[in-house]
Amino acid sequence: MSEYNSVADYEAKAKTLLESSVKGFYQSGAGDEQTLYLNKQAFQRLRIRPRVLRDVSKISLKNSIFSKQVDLPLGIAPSGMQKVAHDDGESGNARAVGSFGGIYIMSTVATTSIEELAQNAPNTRKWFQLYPYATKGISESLIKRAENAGFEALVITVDVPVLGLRRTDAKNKFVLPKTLQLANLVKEKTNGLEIMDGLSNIASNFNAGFNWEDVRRIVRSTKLPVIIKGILTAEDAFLAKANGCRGIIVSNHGGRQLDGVPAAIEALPEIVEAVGHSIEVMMDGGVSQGTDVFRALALGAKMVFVGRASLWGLTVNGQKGVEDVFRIIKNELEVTMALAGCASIGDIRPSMVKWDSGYYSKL
Ligand SMILES: Cc1cc2nc3c(=O)[nH]c(=O)nc-3n(C[C@H](O)[C@H](O)[C@H](O)COP(=O)(O)O)c2cc1C
Ligand SMILES: CCCCCCC(=O)C(=O)O
Repeated sequence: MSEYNSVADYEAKAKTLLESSVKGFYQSGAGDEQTLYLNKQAFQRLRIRPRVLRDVSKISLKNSIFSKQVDLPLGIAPSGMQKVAHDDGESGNARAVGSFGGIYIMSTVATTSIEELAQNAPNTRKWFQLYPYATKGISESLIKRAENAGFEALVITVDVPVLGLRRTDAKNKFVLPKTLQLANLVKEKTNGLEIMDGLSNIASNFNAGFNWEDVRRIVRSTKLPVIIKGILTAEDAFLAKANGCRGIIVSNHGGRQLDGVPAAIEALPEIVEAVGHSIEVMMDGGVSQGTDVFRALALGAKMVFVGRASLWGLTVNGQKGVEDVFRIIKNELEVTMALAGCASIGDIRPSMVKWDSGYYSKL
């Protein structure tokens, strides 16, 4: 029996291993951390309504995204600087999720380059996350490099026009260790400030003027499907669709940007209602167990992504730790589906969950 049988076990162990400013960088949120807290707490308020006496002798986790099959509707959200957790870094994380047939989203601010990752994790389905850069040509170059390296989609993160109010990182003066680099940017002509490595210096290269017209321009210029990450309202979901995006990741950046916004799982229903299944709606934020994945799928997400959960596994045991985290969540999802009467992902319907308020409203 392993020492770890939940993501919480990995989280607890990882926090004993990480140097304190890195631990702060991983675990903290913006402002008072209200949204960070809500991301997890809201899942508890969404009750599962199980059905019984259905044949659950065989459980299938297969789903499709952009008309291609995925073996598991769970992937890894982009997170920067993964070699800070463990030398296996982005490559180990990507290989781990790939071994389960899930999707890996690589961050712009990775410590491994696009080209290296493509070489190190050839069998994993990979999407590239773009932070739009202010200096002309950088975003275009990153997109071309991702296309050439076989990445299958472009994820534009839109909730960081400026860095959120990250008190913990400011207090700890979190910086990228000198032995590591932002590998994708080495070849690009940035303002050079990121060599000072503080988060606000890194973010000072981003384009705070980026808007829907820029999104349209990118949609027209790339052959990759474009996904917008960081949408929390029906209004913006409509705009994403109207501007040619093929997917949305409902996300509040793990509570790290605007504090006070809803939990991602709370925002998901209005977005699914707004765009239906005309584009792919996915989510991340606060997911750490199979019951969370089940709830998000029930509310209409096609894929669910974990951020911190994979970082805890990576910290404890590199690629093997992430594989174990995925094994745990996958098993939890299978058991949840069986106990709720769902043999396939398609059986997980909106009627299988209900907000706690629905149980008290008639009292
Ligand atoms: C340490 C860390 C670094 C992150 N870096 C990025 C990034 O580079 N790009 C991005 O779009 N989101 C980034 N995120 C946000 C994640 O993609 C994701 O939205 C969030 O972690 C989901 O919440 P969870 O950690 O509760 O699963 C980061 C999150 C963490 C915890
Ligand atoms: C926004 C400047 C880089 C921050 C590092 C990655 C990130 O997005 C995060 O949430 O942290």
